[in-house]
Amino acid sequence: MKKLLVRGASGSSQIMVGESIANLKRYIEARRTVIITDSTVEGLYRDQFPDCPVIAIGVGEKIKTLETVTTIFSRLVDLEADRSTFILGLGGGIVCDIAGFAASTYMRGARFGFVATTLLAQVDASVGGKNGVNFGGYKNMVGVFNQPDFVICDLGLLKSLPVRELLCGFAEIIKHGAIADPSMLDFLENHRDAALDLDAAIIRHLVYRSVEIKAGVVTRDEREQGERRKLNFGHTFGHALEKLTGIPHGEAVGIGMVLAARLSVEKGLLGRNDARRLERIVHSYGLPVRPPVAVSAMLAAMRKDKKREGDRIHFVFLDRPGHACVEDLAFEELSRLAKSAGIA
Ligand SMILES: O=C(O)C(=O)C[C@@H](O)[C@H](O)[C@H](O)COP(=O)(O)O
Repeated sequence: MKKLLVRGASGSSQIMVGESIANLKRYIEARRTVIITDSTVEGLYRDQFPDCPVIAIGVGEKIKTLETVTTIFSRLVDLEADRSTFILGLGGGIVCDIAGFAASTYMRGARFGFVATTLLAQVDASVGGKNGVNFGGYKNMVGVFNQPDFVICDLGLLKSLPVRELLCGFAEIIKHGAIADPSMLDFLENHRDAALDLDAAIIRHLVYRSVEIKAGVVTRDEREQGERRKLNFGHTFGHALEKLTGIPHGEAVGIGMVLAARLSVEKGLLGRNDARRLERIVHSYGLPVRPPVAVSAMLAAMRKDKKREGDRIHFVFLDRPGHACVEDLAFEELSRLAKSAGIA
Protein backbone atom coordinates (compact mmCIF):
# COMPACT_ATOMS: atom_id res chain seq x y z
CA MET A 1 0.00 0.00 0.00
CA LYS A 2 1.21 3.51 -0.83
CA LYS A 3 -0.07 6.70 0.75
CA LEU A 4 -0.48 10.17 -0.69
CA LEU A 5 -1.61 13.35 1.00
CA VAL A 6 -3.97 16.04 -0.28
CA ARG A 7 -3.67 19.22 1.79
CA GLY A 8 -6.75 21.43 1.84
CA ALA A 9 -8.16 24.31 3.88
CA SER A 10 -10.51 21.93 5.71
CA GLY A 11 -7.66 19.56 6.58
CA SER A 12 -5.58 16.87 4.98
CA SER A 13 -6.81 13.82 3.22
CA GLN A 14 -4.88 10.58 3.16
CA ILE A 15 -5.24 8.57 -0.06
CA MET A 16 -4.27 4.91 0.34
CA VAL A 17 -3.61 3.22 -2.96
CA GLY A 18 -3.62 -0.56 -2.61
CA GLU A 19 -5.20 -0.63 0.86
CA SER A 20 -7.87 -3.30 1.34
CA ILE A 21 -11.49 -2.91 2.37
CA ALA A 22 -10.71 -5.74 4.80
CA ASN A 23 -8.61 -3.27 6.83
CA LEU A 24 -11.36 -0.64 7.04
CA LYS A 25 -11.73 -1.13 10.78
CA ARG A 26 -8.27 0.41 11.27
CA TYR A 27 -9.60 3.74 10.04
CA ILE A 28 -13.09 3.99 11.51
CA GLU A 29 -14.82 3.43 14.80
CA ALA A 30 -17.68 1.15 13.70
CA ARG A 31 -20.05 2.15 16.50
CA ARG A 32 -19.90 5.80 15.40
CA THR A 33 -20.03 5.18 11.65
CA VAL A 34 -22.86 5.26 9.13
CA ILE A 35 -22.15 3.83 5.69
CA ILE A 36 -23.60 5.40 2.56
CA THR A 37 -23.44 3.08 -0.41
CA ASP A 38 -25.51 2.10 -3.44
CA SER A 39 -27.62 -0.98 -3.99
CA THR A 40 -25.10 -2.57 -6.40
CA VAL A 41 -22.10 -2.16 -4.10
CA GLU A 42 -24.18 -3.32 -1.12
CA GLY A 43 -25.15 -6.46 -3.05
CA LEU A 44 -21.52 -7.21 -3.91
CA TYR A 45 -19.68 -6.36 -0.69
CA ARG A 46 -22.16 -6.27 2.20
CA ASP A 47 -20.36 -9.19 3.87
CA GLN A 48 -17.19 -7.06 3.99
CA PHE A 49 -18.86 -4.00 5.54
CA PRO A 50 -18.10 -3.30 9.20
CA ASP A 51 -21.02 -3.75 11.55
CA CYS A 52 -22.71 -0.34 11.31
CA PRO A 53 -25.91 1.14 9.87
CA VAL A 54 -26.09 1.26 6.09
CA ILE A 55 -27.93 3.77 3.93
CA ALA A 56 -28.18 2.35 0.42
CA ILE A 57 -29.14 4.72 -2.38
CA GLY A 58 -30.00 3.88 -5.99
CA VAL A 59 -27.56 3.83 -8.88
CA GLY A 60 -26.76 6.13 -11.78
CA GLU A 61 -26.28 9.83 -12.40
CA LYS A 62 -30.04 10.42 -12.13
CA ILE A 63 -29.95 9.91 -8.37
CA LYS A 64 -27.21 12.50 -7.84
CA THR A 65 -29.77 15.02 -6.67
CA LEU A 66 -30.81 17.06 -3.67
CA GLU A 67 -33.77 14.68 -3.24
CA THR A 68 -31.35 11.81 -2.57
CA VAL A 69 -29.47 13.99 -0.09
CA THR A 70 -32.77 14.78 1.65
CA THR A 71 -33.51 11.06 1.96
CA ILE A 72 -30.07 10.55 3.48
CA PHE A 73 -30.63 13.38 5.98
CA SER A 74 -33.94 11.76 7.07
CA ARG A 75 -32.21 8.43 7.60
CA LEU A 76 -29.40 10.10 9.55
CA VAL A 77 -31.96 11.78 11.80
CA ASP A 78 -33.78 8.42 12.28
CA LEU A 79 -30.47 6.83 13.20
CA GLU A 80 -29.86 9.64 15.70
CA ALA A 81 -26.61 10.50 13.97
CA ASP A 82 -24.92 13.54 15.46
CA ARG A 83 -21.87 15.62 14.70
CA SER A 84 -19.57 12.95 16.06
CA THR A 85 -20.94 10.45 13.57
CA PHE A 86 -18.48 9.42 10.89
CA ILE A 87 -19.93 9.07 7.38
CA LEU A 88 -18.28 6.48 5.18
CA GLY A 89 -19.06 6.72 1.47
CA LEU A 90 -18.52 3.28 0.03
CA GLY A 91 -18.92 3.16 -3.73
CA GLY A 92 -18.14 4.86 -7.01
CA GLY A 93 -17.95 8.54 -7.91
CA ILE A 94 -21.66 9.20 -7.48
CA VAL A 95 -21.77 7.69 -3.99
CA CYS A 96 -18.61 9.57 -2.96
CA ASP A 97 -19.91 12.92 -4.32
CA ILE A 98 -23.27 12.50 -2.55
CA ALA A 99 -21.90 11.08 0.71
CA GLY A 100 -19.27 13.84 0.93
CA PHE A 101 -21.92 16.49 0.36
CA ALA A 102 -24.37 14.97 2.86
CA ALA A 103 -21.59 14.65 5.47
CA SER A 104 -20.35 18.20 4.85
CA THR A 105 -23.79 19.71 5.36
CA TYR A 106 -25.49 17.45 7.95
CA MET A 107 -25.48 19.41 11.22
CA ARG A 108 -23.04 21.80 9.52
CA GLY A 109 -20.52 19.07 8.94
CA ALA A 110 -19.58 15.59 10.08
CA ARG A 111 -16.28 13.87 9.39
CA PHE A 112 -16.21 11.52 6.45
CA GLY A 113 -14.07 9.16 4.40
CA PHE A 114 -14.39 7.01 1.30
CA VAL A 115 -13.80 3.50 0.07
CA ALA A 116 -13.68 4.12 -3.69
CA THR A 117 -14.90 1.02 -5.49
CA THR A 118 -14.61 2.06 -9.15
CA LEU A 119 -11.57 2.99 -11.19
CA LEU A 120 -13.05 6.41 -11.92
CA ALA A 121 -13.63 7.08 -8.23
CA GLN A 122 -10.12 5.89 -7.31
CA VAL A 123 -8.25 8.00 -9.86
CA ASP A 124 -10.48 11.05 -9.74
CA ALA A 125 -13.88 11.47 -8.08
CA SER A 126 -12.98 10.46 -4.52
CA VAL A 127 -9.83 12.59 -4.48
CA GLY A 128 -9.72 16.35 -4.13
CA GLY A 129 -12.67 17.28 -1.95
CA LYS A 130 -15.26 18.25 -4.56
CA ASN A 131 -18.57 17.01 -3.12
CA GLY A 132 -21.94 17.80 -4.57
CA VAL A 133 -24.96 16.95 -6.67
CA ASN A 134 -26.46 17.87 -10.03
CA PHE A 135 -29.24 20.41 -10.24
CA GLY A 136 -31.72 21.02 -13.03
CA GLY A 137 -29.93 18.35 -15.04
CA TYR A 138 -26.64 20.26 -14.94
CA LYS A 139 -23.57 18.65 -13.46
CA ASN A 140 -22.34 19.32 -9.94
CA MET A 141 -24.21 22.62 -9.67
CA VAL A 142 -24.59 22.45 -5.87
CA GLY A 143 -21.74 21.42 -3.65
CA VAL A 144 -18.81 22.18 -1.40
CA PHE A 145 -15.05 21.82 -1.28
CA ASN A 146 -14.25 19.67 1.74
CA GLN A 147 -11.57 17.01 2.05
CA PRO A 148 -12.42 13.48 3.26
CA ASP A 149 -10.24 12.23 6.12
CA PHE A 150 -9.15 9.30 4.00
CA VAL A 151 -9.76 7.49 0.75
CA ILE A 152 -9.16 3.76 0.42
CA CYS A 153 -8.43 2.63 -3.14
CA ASP A 154 -8.74 -1.17 -2.97
CA LEU A 155 -7.48 -2.29 -6.37
CA GLY A 156 -8.95 -5.77 -5.85
CA LEU A 157 -12.46 -4.31 -6.04
CA LEU A 158 -11.91 -3.26 -9.65
CA LYS A 159 -12.23 -6.89 -10.79
CA SER A 160 -15.98 -6.83 -10.22
CA LEU A 161 -16.57 -3.74 -12.38
CA PRO A 162 -18.62 -3.99 -15.56
CA VAL A 163 -16.31 -3.32 -18.53
CA ARG A 164 -18.03 -0.09 -19.58
CA GLU A 165 -17.57 1.34 -16.11
CA LEU A 166 -13.94 0.27 -15.99
CA LEU A 167 -13.22 1.97 -19.32
CA CYS A 168 -14.70 5.21 -17.97
CA GLY A 169 -11.97 5.23 -15.32
CA PHE A 170 -9.32 5.01 -18.03
CA ALA A 171 -10.68 8.25 -19.54
CA GLU A 172 -9.64 10.15 -16.40
CA ILE A 173 -6.28 8.35 -16.30
CA ILE A 174 -5.64 9.38 -19.92
CA LYS A 175 -6.65 12.92 -18.93
CA HIS A 176 -4.00 13.00 -16.22
CA GLY A 177 -1.35 11.92 -18.73
CA ALA A 178 -2.61 14.43 -21.31
CA ILE A 179 -2.47 17.43 -18.96
CA ALA A 180 0.46 16.59 -16.70
CA ASP A 181 2.69 13.70 -17.69
CA PRO A 182 3.76 12.77 -21.24
CA SER A 183 5.46 9.60 -19.97
CA MET A 184 2.07 8.40 -18.76
CA LEU A 185 0.77 8.60 -22.32
CA ASP A 186 3.71 6.40 -23.45
CA PHE A 187 2.96 4.03 -20.58
CA LEU A 188 -0.72 3.83 -21.53
CA GLU A 189 0.23 3.03 -25.14
CA ASN A 190 2.85 0.47 -24.18
CA HIS A 191 0.79 -1.36 -21.56
CA ARG A 192 -2.71 -1.17 -22.94
CA ASP A 193 -3.53 -4.89 -22.84
CA ALA A 194 -2.13 -5.38 -19.37
CA ALA A 195 -3.91 -2.24 -18.12
CA LEU A 196 -7.23 -3.42 -19.50
CA ASP A 197 -6.62 -6.86 -17.96
CA LEU A 198 -6.06 -5.10 -14.62
CA ASP A 199 -2.54 -6.48 -14.30
CA ALA A 200 -1.70 -5.71 -10.65
CA ALA A 201 1.57 -3.80 -11.15
CA ILE A 202 0.32 -1.83 -14.14
CA ILE A 203 -2.97 -0.75 -12.59
CA ARG A 204 -1.24 0.12 -9.30
CA HIS A 205 1.13 2.39 -11.20
CA LEU A 206 -1.68 4.07 -13.16
CA VAL A 207 -3.88 4.66 -10.11
CA TYR A 208 -0.96 5.88 -7.99
CA ARG A 209 0.37 8.23 -10.66
CA SER A 210 -3.13 9.63 -11.31
CA VAL A 211 -3.70 10.30 -7.63
CA GLU A 212 -0.19 11.76 -7.32
CA ILE A 213 -0.89 14.22 -10.14
CA LYS A 214 -4.32 15.15 -8.80
CA ALA A 215 -3.15 15.43 -5.17
CA GLY A 216 -0.39 17.83 -6.24
CA VAL A 217 -2.74 20.05 -8.23
CA VAL A 218 -5.40 20.13 -5.51
CA THR A 219 -2.89 20.85 -2.76
CA ARG A 220 -1.62 23.83 -4.77
CA ASP A 221 -5.07 25.12 -5.79
CA GLU A 222 -7.88 23.47 -3.81
CA ARG A 223 -10.54 26.06 -4.74
CA GLU A 224 -9.91 26.01 -8.47
CA GLN A 225 -8.67 29.55 -8.88
CA GLY A 226 -6.00 28.60 -11.38
CA GLU A 227 -4.10 25.36 -11.91
CA ARG A 228 -6.96 23.11 -10.80
CA ARG A 229 -8.95 24.21 -13.85
CA LYS A 230 -6.63 21.97 -15.88
CA LEU A 231 -8.28 18.91 -14.28
CA ASN A 232 -11.36 19.95 -16.25
CA PHE A 233 -9.69 19.09 -19.57
CA GLY A 234 -12.36 17.45 -21.74
CA HIS A 235 -15.07 18.24 -19.19
CA THR A 236 -16.59 21.37 -20.76
CA PHE A 237 -17.70 19.37 -23.78
CA GLY A 238 -18.06 16.29 -21.56
CA HIS A 239 -20.55 17.80 -19.14
CA ALA A 240 -22.59 19.20 -22.04
CA LEU A 241 -22.65 15.73 -23.60
CA GLU A 242 -23.76 14.11 -20.35
CA LYS A 243 -26.55 16.65 -20.06
CA LEU A 244 -27.70 16.14 -23.64
CA THR A 245 -27.31 12.38 -24.03
CA GLY A 246 -26.93 10.81 -20.60
CA ILE A 247 -23.84 8.86 -21.67
CA PRO A 248 -21.53 7.91 -18.78
CA HIS A 249 -19.11 10.54 -17.48
CA GLY A 250 -15.91 8.81 -18.63
CA GLU A 251 -17.22 8.32 -22.17
CA ALA A 252 -18.29 11.96 -22.33
CA VAL A 253 -14.88 13.08 -21.06
CA GLY A 254 -13.13 10.87 -23.64
CA ILE A 255 -15.04 12.56 -26.48
CA GLY A 256 -14.57 15.95 -24.79
CA MET A 257 -10.79 15.47 -24.69
CA VAL A 258 -10.68 14.56 -28.38
CA LEU A 259 -12.68 17.69 -29.25
CA ALA A 260 -10.61 19.92 -26.97
CA ALA A 261 -7.42 18.57 -28.54
CA ARG A 262 -8.76 19.39 -32.00
CA LEU A 263 -9.54 22.93 -30.87
CA SER A 264 -6.01 23.13 -29.44
CA VAL A 265 -4.67 22.32 -32.91
CA GLU A 266 -6.96 24.92 -34.47
CA LYS A 267 -5.63 27.50 -32.03
CA GLY A 268 -2.08 26.70 -33.08
CA LEU A 269 -1.19 25.32 -29.66
CA LEU A 270 -0.88 21.59 -30.34
CA GLY A 271 0.50 19.59 -33.25
CA ARG A 272 -2.07 17.77 -35.42
CA ASN A 273 -0.24 14.48 -34.88
CA ASP A 274 -0.34 14.93 -31.12
CA ALA A 275 -4.12 15.43 -31.24
CA ARG A 276 -4.49 12.36 -33.45
CA ARG A 277 -2.34 10.37 -31.03
CA LEU A 278 -4.54 11.35 -28.09
CA GLU A 279 -7.58 10.28 -30.08
CA ARG A 280 -5.91 6.93 -30.83
CA ILE A 281 -5.18 6.38 -27.13
CA VAL A 282 -8.76 7.21 -26.12
CA HIS A 283 -10.07 4.89 -28.82
CA SER A 284 -7.65 2.10 -27.90
CA TYR A 285 -9.10 2.09 -24.37
CA GLY A 286 -12.49 1.22 -25.80
CA LEU A 287 -13.92 4.72 -25.41
CA PRO A 288 -15.98 6.55 -28.02
CA VAL A 289 -14.27 9.46 -29.77
CA ARG A 290 -17.10 10.97 -31.83
CA PRO A 291 -19.93 13.00 -30.26
CA PRO A 292 -23.38 11.45 -30.72
CA VAL A 293 -24.92 14.94 -31.00
CA ALA A 294 -24.02 18.07 -32.94
CA VAL A 295 -21.24 20.15 -31.41
CA SER A 296 -23.45 23.23 -31.87
CA ALA A 297 -25.94 21.68 -29.40
CA MET A 298 -23.08 21.05 -26.98
CA LEU A 299 -21.93 24.66 -27.32
CA ALA A 300 -25.46 25.81 -26.44
CA ALA A 301 -25.56 23.53 -23.36
CA MET A 302 -22.17 24.87 -22.23
CA ARG A 303 -23.75 28.24 -21.64
CA LYS A 304 -25.21 26.73 -18.45
CA ASP A 305 -21.84 25.31 -17.31
CA LYS A 306 -21.00 26.53 -13.81
CA LYS A 307 -17.55 27.55 -15.05
CA ARG A 308 -19.20 30.15 -17.25
CA GLU A 309 -18.64 33.77 -16.33
CA GLY A 310 -21.01 35.95 -18.34
CA ASP A 311 -20.47 35.07 -21.97
CA ARG A 312 -17.02 33.62 -21.34
CA ILE A 313 -15.73 30.29 -20.08
CA HIS A 314 -12.42 28.92 -18.85
CA PHE A 315 -11.51 26.41 -21.51
CA VAL A 316 -8.67 23.90 -21.13
CA PHE A 317 -6.40 23.40 -24.15
CA LEU A 318 -3.30 21.26 -24.60
CA ASP A 319 -0.19 23.10 -25.70
CA ARG A 320 1.88 19.92 -25.91
CA PRO A 321 1.37 16.29 -24.91
CA GLY A 322 1.42 16.14 -21.12
CA HIS A 323 0.80 19.87 -20.71
CA ALA A 324 -2.38 21.95 -20.50
CA CYS A 325 -3.15 25.65 -20.50
CA VAL A 326 -6.36 27.44 -19.61
CA GLU A 327 -7.84 30.34 -21.53
CA ASP A 328 -10.67 32.63 -20.65
CA LEU A 329 -12.60 32.36 -23.91
CA ALA A 330 -15.74 34.05 -25.24
CA PHE A 331 -18.41 31.53 -26.36
CA GLU A 332 -18.32 33.25 -29.74
CA GLU A 333 -14.62 32.47 -30.07
CA LEU A 334 -15.25 28.87 -29.01
CA SER A 335 -17.91 28.49 -31.73
CA ARG A 336 -15.63 30.09 -34.29
CA LEU A 337 -12.81 27.71 -33.38
CA ALA A 338 -15.14 24.70 -33.53
CA LYS A 339 -16.37 25.79 -36.98
CA SER A 340 -12.91 26.34 -38.38
CA ALA A 341 -11.80 23.00 -36.91
CA GLY A 342 -14.65 21.45 -38.89
CA ILE A 343 -16.38 19.98 -35.84
CA ALA A 344 -19.38 22.33 -35.68
O1 LIG B 1 -11.32 17.64 -9.33
C1 LIG B 1 -11.43 18.48 -10.22
O2 LIG B 1 -11.22 19.67 -10.05
C2 LIG B 1 -11.86 18.07 -11.55
O3 LIG B 1 -12.20 18.92 -12.37
C3 LIG B 1 -11.84 16.62 -11.88
C4 LIG B 1 -12.96 16.20 -12.78
O4 LIG B 1 -12.46 15.07 -13.50
C5 LIG B 1 -14.19 15.76 -12.02
O5 LIG B 1 -15.12 15.20 -12.91
C6 LIG B 1 -14.84 16.88 -11.26
O6 LIG B 1 -15.85 16.39 -10.43
C7 LIG B 1 -15.49 17.91 -12.15
O7 LIG B 1 -15.75 19.01 -11.37
P1 LIG B 1 -16.63 20.19 -11.87
O8 LIG B 1 -16.29 21.29 -10.94
O9 LIG B 1 -16.25 20.50 -13.28
O10 LIG B 1 -18.05 19.77 -11.78
